[in-house]
Amino acid sequence: MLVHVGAVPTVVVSTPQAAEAVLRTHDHVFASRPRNPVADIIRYNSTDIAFAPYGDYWRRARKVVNTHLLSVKMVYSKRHDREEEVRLVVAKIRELAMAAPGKALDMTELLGGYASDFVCRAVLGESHRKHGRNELFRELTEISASLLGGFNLEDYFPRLANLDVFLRVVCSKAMGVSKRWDNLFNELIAEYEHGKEDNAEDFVHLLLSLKKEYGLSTDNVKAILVNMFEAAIETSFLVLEYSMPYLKATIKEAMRIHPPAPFLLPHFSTNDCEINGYTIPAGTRVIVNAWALARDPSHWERAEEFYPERFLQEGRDAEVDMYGKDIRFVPFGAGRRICAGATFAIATVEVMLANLIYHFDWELPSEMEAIGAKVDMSDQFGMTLRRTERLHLVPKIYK
Ligand code: HEM
Repeated sequence: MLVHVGAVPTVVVSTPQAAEAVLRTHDHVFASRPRNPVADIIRYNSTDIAFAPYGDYWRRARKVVNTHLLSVKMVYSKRHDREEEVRLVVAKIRELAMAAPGKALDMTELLGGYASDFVCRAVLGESHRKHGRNELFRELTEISASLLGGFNLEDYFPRLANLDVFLRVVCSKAMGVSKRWDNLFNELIAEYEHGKEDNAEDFVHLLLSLKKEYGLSTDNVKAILVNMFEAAIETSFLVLEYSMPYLKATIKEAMRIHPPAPFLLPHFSTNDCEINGYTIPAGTRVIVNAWALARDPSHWERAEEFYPERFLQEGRDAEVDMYGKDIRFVPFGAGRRICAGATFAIATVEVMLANLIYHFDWELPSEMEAIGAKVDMSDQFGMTLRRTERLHLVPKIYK
């Protein structure tokens, strides 16, 4: 489907055949990103990974992340840190449950805090709780994500870019947050240079020590770090919030019904390309509607139902892959711009979910039980898909 959003022609892809063409067959043509003025400001001229145009710089940045930061080996080596962060949350829930039995907890806050604390620990190493840095990173990540995900006039009416009003209203917020990110990174880099924090396994240390080898500037390193925070914190905890109370199949089903990035990130074509008999000219923005693909009733039985057993029983869905091989189900995207942190994300989600189920029985708040109310599972669309209502549940400690 071709839609004209303001001045920008945008192709929206919602069928498996067209998604296959865009994300796999002609992946190289659609592997770029449209320019995003907010990313230019808060991602150091879009030199992170997610917003970098397809080309030599993106290849180098993606390689350093795939090889050193988010490799399977690295994700595994963070096991101890992950488990310790989970233990802290479990202990906190236990303490709250004992202090006020029957009181509902704000799971949105607790799970969001876990995702943020663990990512801070992976990225910053031991210094993450110092000076309340984890709180600060969480706040900055939330502001940046809302700016990037918000409707941007300039994205759709590019000629407005020079108008004072645009510069004042849209950019001043982005500039403010960018300055705060930059001050934080300068502090971290100064610590690294003075050798105060000697933990070579965290992302800041790894990136700074590899920057020469990969031809990255200090600003490039900062851009990649912002990307790590936003990509990891904004997504993993959304899955956690949605998937209680089941496990592996449940995580998959939660990602099918509530994909954290429902439209992936926008792709951008660099050559003309023929798809399903239509010529898509170079320079077209393409949105892949992963949400629609995963709920298409002609490709899924009981498409609208939360039914994790579909991934367990024998049948065509039992072996469904969620890492880009089955085009009906691409919560992490597919092809060369596929999510770089999928293994990291699933490891983060699984260990927490397993512990929440192992240690506690979960109930609805009594006022909801009394009127037979159910958890509100409706979604709020944006760059990430969020719950409309925060999740409140009551933990019961197993005797
Ligand atoms: C459940 C959690 C997550 C989901 C559902 C998710 C999903 C996605 C999606 C849909 C894309 C865009 C793919 C495309 O445009 O075709 C993406 C890109 C990306 N993600 Fe994730 N992500 C998650 C967690 C993470 C984590 C934990 C990290 C890092 C620690 C991460 C790092 C990235 C990066 C760097 C990119 C940009 C890739 C590129 O443009 O080359 N993601 N992610």
